Amino acid sequence: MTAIIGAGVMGETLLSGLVRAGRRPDELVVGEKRPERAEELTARYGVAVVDNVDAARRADTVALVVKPQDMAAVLEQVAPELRPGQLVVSLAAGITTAYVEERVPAGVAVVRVMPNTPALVDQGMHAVSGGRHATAEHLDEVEALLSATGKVVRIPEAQQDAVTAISGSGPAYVFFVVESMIEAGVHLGLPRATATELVVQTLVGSAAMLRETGTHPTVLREQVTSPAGTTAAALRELEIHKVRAAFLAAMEAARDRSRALGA
Ligand SMILES: NC(=O)C1=CN([C@@H]2O[C@H](COP(=O)(O)OP(=O)(O)OC[C@H]3O[C@@H](n4cnc5c(N)ncnc54)[C@H](OP(=O)(O)O)[C@@H]3O)[C@@H](O)[C@H]2O)C=CC1
Ligand SMILES: O=C(O)[C@@H]1CCC=N1
Repeated sequence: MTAIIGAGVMGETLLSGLVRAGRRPDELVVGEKRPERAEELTARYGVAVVDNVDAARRADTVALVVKPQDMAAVLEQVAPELRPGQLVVSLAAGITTAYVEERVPAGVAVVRVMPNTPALVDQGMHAVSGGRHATAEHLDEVEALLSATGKVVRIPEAQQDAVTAISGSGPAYVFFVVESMIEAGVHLGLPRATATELVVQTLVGSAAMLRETGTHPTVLREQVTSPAGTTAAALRELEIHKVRAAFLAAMEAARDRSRALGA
């Protein structure tokens, strides 16, 4: 039995992925406090929605998908139900395995995961790190849980804040670029629907090129950039506006925020 405590954006993404991957609804249980949200989840996925204590008692694996700021309260609530042999998986930004281990009974295995929302379309990027009591079998179990909804990499926990800044928050940066390009298209006189179709297909096509050719992004960019052409004119503006430096500063800020959330 797997429990998912916190069924917001990411909790529901995990839940829907498990259901799509063929996990039976009676092998899943959700901990959620709002009755109307509970009804919605039961109607949509056929899962039982119970209180957190009950969810933790019933499950072998407990996935915690609440906000980092709610993690201490939820751990305090469920810790009396946890026992060695159970596995706790935290998907929260910044929360270290040590933070969870300090708040659960000794010997409970803890695994930290940084997922991302493209898991909703089975294109997620999940990074996994084991805590002090996590064995290779625990990591295999978490990998099996997540691999249905995307790619899984195992990383040293020291890299988790950087990973959060890159792939955890990453979809938001990509959507921000997409929004900006669509707005630019509208400024240039294109109908919004046309601009949207052009930008979305350009993104999907470019992503497919990166994956399928394995060619370095610099080379792919150079292939588009004709001498003294349109792309060179655009890229010069991006450099003048320090977009590359802005990306670095943005991701440093995300990394620092992840660290602060777990402090
Ligand atoms: N969104 C994303 O792209 C990513 C999120 N994450 C991580 O996932 C976690 C959740 O984020 P996200 O889904 O975006 O946030 P949401 O706010 O959408 O989801 C959090 C959920 O937790 C619920 N919740 C809060 N307190 C409790 C409680 N005591 N018991 C049960 N449920 C509770 C909230 O319910 P209510 O609304 O009723 O308060 C809400 O449904 C965070 O830790 C975040 O760092 C990680 C990677 C990516
Ligand atoms: O913004 C956040 O804090 C969460 C973690 C990574 C993506 N969303």
